[in-house]
Amino acid sequence: MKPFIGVTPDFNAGDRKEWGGKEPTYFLRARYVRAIEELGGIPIVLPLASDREARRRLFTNIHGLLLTGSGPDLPPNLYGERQQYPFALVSQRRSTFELQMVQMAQAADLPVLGICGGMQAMNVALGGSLFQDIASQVQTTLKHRQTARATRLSHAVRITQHSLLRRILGAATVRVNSSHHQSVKDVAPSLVASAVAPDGIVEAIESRKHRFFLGVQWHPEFLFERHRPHRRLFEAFLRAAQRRPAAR
Ligand SMILES: N[C@@H](CCC(=O)NCCCC(=O)O)C(=O)O
Repeated sequence: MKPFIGVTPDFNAGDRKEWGGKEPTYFLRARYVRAIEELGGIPIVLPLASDREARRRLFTNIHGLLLTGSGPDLPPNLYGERQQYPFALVSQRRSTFELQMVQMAQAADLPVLGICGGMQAMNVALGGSLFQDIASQVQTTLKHRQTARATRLSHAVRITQHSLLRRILGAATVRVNSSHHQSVKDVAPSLVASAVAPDGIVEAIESRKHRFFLGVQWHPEFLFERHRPHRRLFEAFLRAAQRRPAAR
């Protein structure tokens, strides 16, 4: 039976120029939904419920959780820092919802796939931190914000031996796209880094104690149709979600 996959949208609280401007608006790139649909899941776009009981009921009715990307950044106070650079921040509605869903998912061994900002949310939710701005804080010449379309590959990442990601992709390195200016700084205590870029920037994190708890810094939803390794990532996630017991 096809698994229900909760997909987190982005949310403009009415304080942005784009995405609905002053009108509070949910929005979500259709590629996230298409990848789940085409590879055998049923995507459920989640309302970013502020009510705890509503979150619990949403949680018990999904078989997997897909945390999507986000142009704006997670508020640095969520990982104990003062904001040092003038970048837009994710709405509190989204960050609160995602961090609580991640914590519930880890406790219940719900399969989770985080993409880009979604991976960063996983790390922060479990006590890790971020580089607030790679260009300002990390000595690197590697461009992590590619100018080419996200359907184009940008750089290689090296994948840790014996990791879930290595088992899924079946390779020691894979080429990825790249659309981020932040990255994982301190990996959360319960997670490990399972891929790094040539400059040492963390490109994937995962739990060794869960069936499928994996975040990637790149955007496989732009790549899965033409690049087999990125298709395998979604396929493995959906297989793990299929094995999730139905809601109690
Ligand atoms: N703001 C963070 C996360 C970057 C990210 O998720 N980018 C995706 C952009 C939105 C989209 O195209 O889905 C960072 O910059 O590191």
